[in-house]
Amino acid sequence: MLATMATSTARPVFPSAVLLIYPATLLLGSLFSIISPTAHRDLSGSSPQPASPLAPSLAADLHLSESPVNYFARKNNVFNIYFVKIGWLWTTAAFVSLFIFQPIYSSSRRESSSHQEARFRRTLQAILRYALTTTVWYLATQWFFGPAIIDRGFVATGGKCERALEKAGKMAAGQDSPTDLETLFTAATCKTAGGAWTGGHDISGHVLMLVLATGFLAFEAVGASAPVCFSRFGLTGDGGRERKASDADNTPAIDSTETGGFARTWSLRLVWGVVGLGWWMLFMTAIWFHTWLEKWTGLSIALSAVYAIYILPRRIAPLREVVGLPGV
Ligand SMILES: CCCCCCCC/C=C\CCCCCCCC(=O)SCCNC(=O)CCNC(=O)[C@H](O)C(C)(C)COP(=O)(O)O
Ligand SMILES: Nc1ncnc2c1ncn2[C@@H]1O[C@H](COP(=O)(O)O)[C@@H](OP(=O)(O)O)[C@H]1O
Repeated sequence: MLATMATSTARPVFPSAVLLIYPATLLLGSLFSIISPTAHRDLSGSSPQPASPLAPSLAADLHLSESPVNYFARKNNVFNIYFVKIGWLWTTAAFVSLFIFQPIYSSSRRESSSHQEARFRRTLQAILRYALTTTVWYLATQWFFGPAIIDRGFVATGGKCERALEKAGKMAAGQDSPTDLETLFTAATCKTAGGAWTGGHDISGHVLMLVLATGFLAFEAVGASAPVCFSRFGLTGDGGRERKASDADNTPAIDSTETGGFARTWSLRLVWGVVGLGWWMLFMTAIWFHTWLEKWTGLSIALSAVYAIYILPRRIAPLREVVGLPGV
């Protein structure tokens, strides 16, 4: 649904229908993996792979031979290692750059105390949205009172670390301690120990993190740069009229100095660069890795979080009071 309607306190500028881009990307990727001759060539590679993309996968990757033809089908591709694997660091850096360089958060203009108050509130709410998004990422992929939600889900659905069984055998024979065994109950520790994380429903951490990070950054960037867009394009319609009517009071002056403009532009480029590359890597995951279901569960968790943090507050005033709306 298009959510461009505005209320006096909420002025959404990003239609919620834009979120459909994510399921569309997964669909397109899955379709590509079915019809692409390259994907099929990989599929017919020497190593045995799960036959159906609907079946639980071994180590979560589909279509892959020992050395995949497509560069992006390799786990050690440079974008996976230096971008996705430290994706929250990039997300945090991009968000911080918005914070430092977008005038909506950091105006050098002298302001009345009510404007200062509004800016302070806007800043706190942006930090809160970051904290909420980070918490979802952290609990789902890093830690949830022990192993992360993804890992717990995997074990709960029958997954295990192959090496863990070996260890259990050794433990029973008194050759290993229980602490060693516990360390094999997360995907990361299992793989590090040379084990195979296999058998259960392995929600795609890549899909989850990439959707969450790109959704978060896109909403924040559109919000932070909205005053610039509105003044530059002279937007008309309800949202535009309302924005213009209150611009004089609420919109921070755009820093017209060359340095301010340069930094502002580059912070937005950084954010949209991270969003663009994030979308591309999501597309690659959709083509080369995981089963359908594992990708869709990752997507559902991330989209639910983005929806709750960015779309629901448009309709629910008490929620909007707390988390705010980007750019308002
Ligand atoms: C009710 C209790 C609430 C407790 C809530 C705790 C909330 C904690 C909140 C914040 C924790 C601190 C987080 C600070 C983040 C800022 C600094 C960083 O950016 S962290 C360092 C960078 N690390 C990453 O970016 C890792 C990203 N990678 C992944 O998440 C995974 O590799 C993957 C999910 C992308 C894939 O996983 P894989 O196992 O398949 O490779
Ligand atoms: N776009 C991508 N590019 C490269 N590797 C990817 C990828 N998407 C997923 N993978 C790899 O597929 C495995 C499962 O990912 P996830 O569960 O996070 O979606 C991970 O392997 P490793 O854990 O062996 O690195 C991950 O690195």
